[in-house]
Amino acid sequence: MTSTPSVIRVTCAIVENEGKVLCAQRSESMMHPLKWEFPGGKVEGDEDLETCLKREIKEELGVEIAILEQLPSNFHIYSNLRLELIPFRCSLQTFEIDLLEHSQILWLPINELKDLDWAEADVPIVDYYIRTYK
Ligand SMILES: Nc1nc2c([nH]c(=O)n2[C@H]2C[C@H](O)[C@@H](COP(=O)(O)OP(=O)(O)OP(=O)(O)O)O2)c(=O)[nH]1
Repeated sequence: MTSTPSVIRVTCAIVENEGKVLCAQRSESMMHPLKWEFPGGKVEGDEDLETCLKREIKEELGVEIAILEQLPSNFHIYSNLRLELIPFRCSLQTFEIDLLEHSQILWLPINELKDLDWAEADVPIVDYYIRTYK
């Protein structure tokens, strides 16, 4: 008998600044190496989604964010990992970004987002964001 893995909840930040969006490339040592994503990470214990996202962004980029709006989740399965990816539109409250986990970041205008090689779970979120905010 095979057991169904539980769903991991992951928050991610679509950070907007001066008409551009922050895109982050996963490092070679992470799962999904060199794929592009929105920074964020797994919800721990009973923390709420916004607390999780602010904590992860501080850990990964060293900045404070303001959360503007939650967007629809995307449910995705990577082999044995079931994921709910939960995006939020955000703005920066502090501006000195440190690359603490990612290999690079890019600030892209919305019409260039599709040029990147996104992690599979992000593709529907990128499409939704482009459709809704272009
Ligand atoms: N943060 C983030 N994770 C994503 C995105 N798209 C996507 O498929 N993922 C996947 C990659 C991982 O399987 C999972 C989150 O892992 P993570 O490594 O970023 O989370 P974390 O910081 O909490 O990880 P860790 O403490 O276990 O190292 O979600 C995305 O846009 N942002």
